[in-house]
Amino acid sequence: MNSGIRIIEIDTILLDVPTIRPHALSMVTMSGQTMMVVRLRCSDEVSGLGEGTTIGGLAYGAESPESMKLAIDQYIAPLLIGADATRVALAMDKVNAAVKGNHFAKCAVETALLDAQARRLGLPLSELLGGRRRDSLPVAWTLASGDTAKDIEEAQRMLEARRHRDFKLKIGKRPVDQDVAHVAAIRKALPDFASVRVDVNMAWREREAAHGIAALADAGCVLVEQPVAGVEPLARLQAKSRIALMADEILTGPESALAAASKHAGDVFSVKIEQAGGLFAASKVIAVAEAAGIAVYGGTMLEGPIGTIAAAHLFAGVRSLDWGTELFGPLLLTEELLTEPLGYADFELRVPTGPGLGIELDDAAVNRFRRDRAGAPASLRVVR
Ligand SMILES: O=C(O)C[C@H]1C=CC(=O)O1
Ligand SMILES: [Mn+2]
Repeated sequence: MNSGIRIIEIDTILLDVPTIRPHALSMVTMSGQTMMVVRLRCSDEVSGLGEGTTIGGLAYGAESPESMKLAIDQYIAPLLIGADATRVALAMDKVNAAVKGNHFAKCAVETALLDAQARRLGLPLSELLGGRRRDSLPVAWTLASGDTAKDIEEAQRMLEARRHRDFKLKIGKRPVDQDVAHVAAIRKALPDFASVRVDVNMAWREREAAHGIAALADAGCVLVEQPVAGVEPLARLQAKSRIALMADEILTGPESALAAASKHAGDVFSVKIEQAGGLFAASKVIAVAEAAGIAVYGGTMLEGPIGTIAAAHLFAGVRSLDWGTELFGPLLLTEELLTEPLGYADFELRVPTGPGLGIELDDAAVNRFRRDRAGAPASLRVVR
């Protein structure tokens, strides 16, 4: 049966917002974040929001905000205009049949469709994704100023404000022993109830990873994320590691999750809605992890508020989130983009309870940061 409710417009814009400090990863140092925002409008006057965001242009993955916008404007939107807005899975089948890859762009569109459909039904998105098990999520913070003393001071401020007590350190750029010393100094400076984890973003070779992981375990680090590239090396390292390893970059959807799970490439999977190809695909990654006895962690692509809250609605329903989440992306931005700020308190993020995503964009803020605004500096055309 056709609902008669059609998708009538899919608009994409790029928002460039500075970060509160440089964010140094093994492959890039960010000074701003670009969010590709999707605004979808339907014939019943219901609309939906979606977001596609990555890290450092093309430094993290194969899609940039600009390529996501182009994929949607040129290829995905024309397929969907006129389609039944209430059949989200069918709409995405149509997209998947005609467009290969482009997981981040697809995630943004699927999120907007789901936001609209949940608003239409008057339900929080979490209810459409299977129902929630929790109303708030533990949120880790990433220390990545590039300076040990500054990182310690930042962690102490987060602890005092009761905003974060789990800290992920970005390492892999410096020699292993220097990185281990950096982690050990931070671990030593923080109270026992705080946890210290690291993300290497695949920067190590297997041999140095074996040495690095053992030294990190000695230093009190409890989790090492994606120390190397590839399923087999990660599985071999996990087999001989005293502490948990977490897969991230190798998880690009349910099929890759199955390949990683069958080799036990990590005790933990970082689930990212964009990397997986959308909320439906990410829930399948979660199902694979659960079936394999692998823990689920709520990962981020440092999205702004829309992508962050979309992921929060999914993670609200996960059976067990032993390692919590890292849904702090909006806190890395200098600007508030919502009419009502997100609820970060007591080390957790509250999952909104209103219909759909349960958030509204502040149009004035959008107009201040959209790349195509009159008078925007030409330097913004260069990917940061
Ligand atoms: O996990 C990543 O690789 C990306 C990201 C998540 C937190 C952060 O600081 O960077
Ligand atoms: Mn990672």
